[in-house]
Amino acid sequence: MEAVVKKFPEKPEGSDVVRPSRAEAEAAVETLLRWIGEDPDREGLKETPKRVVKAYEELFGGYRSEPAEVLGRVFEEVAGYNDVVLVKDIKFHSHCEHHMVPVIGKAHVAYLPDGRVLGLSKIARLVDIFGRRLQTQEAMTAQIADALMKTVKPRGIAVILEAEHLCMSMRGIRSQGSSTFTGTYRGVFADDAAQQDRILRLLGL
Ligand SMILES: Nc1nc2c(ncn2[C@@H]2O[C@H](COP(=O)(O)OP(=O)(O)OP(=O)(O)O)[C@@H](O)[C@H]2O)c(=O)[nH]1
Ligand SMILES: [Zn+2]
Repeated sequence: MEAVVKKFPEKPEGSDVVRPSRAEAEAAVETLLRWIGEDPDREGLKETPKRVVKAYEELFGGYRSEPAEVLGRVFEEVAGYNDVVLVKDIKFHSHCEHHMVPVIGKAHVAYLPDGRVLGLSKIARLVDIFGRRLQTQEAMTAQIADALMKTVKPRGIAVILEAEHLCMSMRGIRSQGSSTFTGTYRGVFADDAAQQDRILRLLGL
């Protein structure tokens, strides 16, 4: 998926934190290499701080994308279709905000249009943007729903995420193979249990 290339924001939203230079970021990686017991000057690691910073630009590129811009193109014409649109199994990679360790999962997004539909790829782009930021799975679920509610203004939204948190399997409790489900429902999906059940049935959940 090609990214909308923009500079990283100089400051996180609502914060006074000043973004360090690239050289400072690379020096921080070098410090961590020394901290784990490595020699950053050995041949194989010489370029590693540069590579890590470059990889971070991509892995955390979600800070450079505006969800509203990505969702900008909404089709006003529904051409006779006014029922549920469900995009399931949108694979995503993210990092938890507690350990910055990968979270690997799938998102399922359903909405009931109200005269406006969205290009299907835009939903996957939205999941990708929030996945490339640090947050909890709960927050990511709510962020996807909020962005869609704001832009598409549908009658209802259901967002369900299932993910494996590697901070639970590679470290800490080292519990293998568990997944976490989160779901949020807005509009008719929040008000009408039958509509909510319909989505869960379509997903086989
Ligand atoms: N609710 C929620 N918790 C998360 C998510 N990602 C990671 N965590 C949890 O965040 C918690 C952080 O707990 P702390 O006790 O502060 O940190 P810790 O000592 O590293 O915790 P352990 O993982 O239990 O070793 C852990 O229980 C993680 O499993 C998430 O998306 N949502
Ligand atoms: Zn974690």
